[in-house]
Amino acid sequence: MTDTEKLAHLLDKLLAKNCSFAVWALPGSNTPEILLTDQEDMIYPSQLNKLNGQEGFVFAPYHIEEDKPLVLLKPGIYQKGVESILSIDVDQLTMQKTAQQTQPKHIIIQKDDYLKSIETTIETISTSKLSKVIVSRLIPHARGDESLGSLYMQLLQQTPNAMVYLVNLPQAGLWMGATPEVLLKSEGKTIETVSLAGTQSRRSDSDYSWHTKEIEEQAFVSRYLLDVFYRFNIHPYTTQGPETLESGKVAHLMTSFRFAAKKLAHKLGDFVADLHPTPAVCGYPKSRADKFISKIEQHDRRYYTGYLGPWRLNESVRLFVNLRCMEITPENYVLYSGGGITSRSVPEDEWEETINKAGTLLSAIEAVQKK
Ligand SMILES: C=C(O[C@@H]1C=C(C(=O)O)C=C[C@H]1O)C(=O)O
Repeated sequence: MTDTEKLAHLLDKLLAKNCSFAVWALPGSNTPEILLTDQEDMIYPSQLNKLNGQEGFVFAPYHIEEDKPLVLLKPGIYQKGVESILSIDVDQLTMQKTAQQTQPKHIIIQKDDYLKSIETTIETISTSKLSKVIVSRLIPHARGDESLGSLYMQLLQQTPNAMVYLVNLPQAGLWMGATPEVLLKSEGKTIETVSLAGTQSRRSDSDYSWHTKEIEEQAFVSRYLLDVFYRFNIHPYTTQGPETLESGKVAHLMTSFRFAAKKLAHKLGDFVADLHPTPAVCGYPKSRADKFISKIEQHDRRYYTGYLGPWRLNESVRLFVNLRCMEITPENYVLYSGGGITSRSVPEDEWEETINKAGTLLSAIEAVQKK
């Protein structure tokens, strides 16, 4: 067995025992890390700012509610690197009882209805103070008897510049994804956040030209970040971009913002709580967009467009927005995919965009199902 096969097998064993864990690899690292936790070592804070002084792995929903809590896995067992992870003796771990969780209802919208909802969104934007809204949908794909561990390893190999993760949590469910979007990175003396939006299909020659629609929709995110910076008195800061970021089957426009970590001493949780959700996943202005989403989307976003990642683990915070992700039920992979709608959107193109974005996960699933 190769190391990749051994790791896939270990993940399958953890899932068969229903262990609570998060396994992830940071963009460009190709080094998986794992955090395994007992039920007692899981915390459900009402807000991220209640996490000051704690460390672990955060898995946060789009909106924190009783049936979708913010979860912090404390580091029961933490290992980094394939060899260290393979040294975990899974047979010694006790089997976890299945949590009393009702299966979430996944509402699937057909193409015609999706196009209509995009038309309504464009109309509302053209006649109100709303400038941008992210509308999303669910894409189901039937599960076979393929190994989820192998699927994770396939996704990891296919998407090296994303945060590739798999989590199994009693209150949140089983989720996998490969997200390119940094919400917050804090290491040493610098904090970084990113404005990422605007999408086109990935090109083999990497020669991209961007149109007004994408430039504008990414600018809404940058502008919003500056509003948040103002509230937290963050100045000076440096920016890099907009530049193109390729990930999976698509490419985006991205600007990075960096500033001194001391600006947020003891306030990191408050900052993230304020930052989320950004107009990359909600819209602009934020509260109007959020209200509109709750009316136009029939499904519950659950953990899609929430955020996840190591929180103060080894002195570092690496949070990512939960995109290009799916919830895994006994029968299905339920992929979540959306896009930013502005007055310049074309409904048919927006439909295509959701397909392209889902392509990252679907191609990994198909590769494993074909084996
Ligand atoms: C909403 C998603 O992605 C977000 C929306 C984008 C867009 O509208 O162009 C681009 C990147 C992400 O910020 C998603 O992948 O589901």
